Amino acid sequence: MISKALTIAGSDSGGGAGIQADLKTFQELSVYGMSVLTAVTAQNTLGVQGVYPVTLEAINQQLDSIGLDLQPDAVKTGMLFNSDIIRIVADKIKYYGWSNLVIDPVMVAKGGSTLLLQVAVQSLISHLLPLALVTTPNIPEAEMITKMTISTIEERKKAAKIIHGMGSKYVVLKGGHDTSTTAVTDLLYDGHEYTLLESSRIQTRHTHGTGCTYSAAVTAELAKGKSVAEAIQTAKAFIQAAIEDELGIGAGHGPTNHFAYQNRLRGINSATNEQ
Ligand SMILES: Nc1ncnc2c1ncn2[C@@H]1O[C@H](COP(=O)(O)OP(=O)(O)O)[C@@H](O)[C@H]1O
Ligand SMILES: Cc1ncc(COP(=O)(O)O)c(N)n1
Repeated sequence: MISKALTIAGSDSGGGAGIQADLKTFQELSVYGMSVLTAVTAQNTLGVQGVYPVTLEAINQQLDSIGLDLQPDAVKTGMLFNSDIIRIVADKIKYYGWSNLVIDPVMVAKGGSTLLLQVAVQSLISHLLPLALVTTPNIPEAEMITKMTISTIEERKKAAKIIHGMGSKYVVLKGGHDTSTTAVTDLLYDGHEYTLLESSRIQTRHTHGTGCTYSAAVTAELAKGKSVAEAIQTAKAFIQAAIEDELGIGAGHGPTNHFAYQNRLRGINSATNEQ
């Protein structure tokens, strides 16, 4: 039977981040994708032009529609926007027993727009992090959650440990925002050991949706029954290929290439999408 994954997140009309990035990633990793929409954004590669939260009633109903018929093998959350949304999402996750849970604590879009109200950060900490199997903050998100300043690897380790202490069984503190080195280093903490996942930094402005795509790849692999360590390794390869084989779409920060990982496995040229 096919594995099924659910994303609970916002829509990006530009198709590079949010629900769209998640579903494309699920599909590329051969997992059946489902979605619960929390907000509609009017968005393109130049920025976010509008944010329209979905009503709580509509979110609740979508969660029940999935929970009562299509039990997902793994679930991820992305943009949740406010405390009320966080609370009902957390309640339903508990109610349906969705324990294979990846929390991408989306807060601010690359262009600076707010995707989670600052007053809702505490709700995320109190209601969602205790349910998480894996949490995938970037550096600014980890700073908001821990109220620390993070510049060194030691500070990253300390922050990952604090987030683990908030209830997330695994923490991946992503290193994309540290532009001080030629490498990009993600840090994994499982409560016992720290593992550094390093790759070369790709010089590009087309990184819109990297975090969404990465956490969706982790979720897809977990849905297939892979271990957290395996899922994280595949996700890193998926995002590295997606950034490297850039599509060059839009006048601003363009999307990553969701075809790239499979194209490489199938020997398809990513520039033309042909063999
Ligand atoms: N320029 C880059 N080159 C290679 N990998 C990158 C680059 N930017 C981000 N990544 C990777 O993409 C993923 C998302 O990273 P990050 O940018 O930190 O998160 P977010 O998109 O949530 O801000 C991480 O696995 C990170 O290592
Ligand atoms: C709907 C939605 N969800 C998440 C992101 C974050 O993506 P990024 O940090 O790459 O801008 C986004 N821009 N839009």
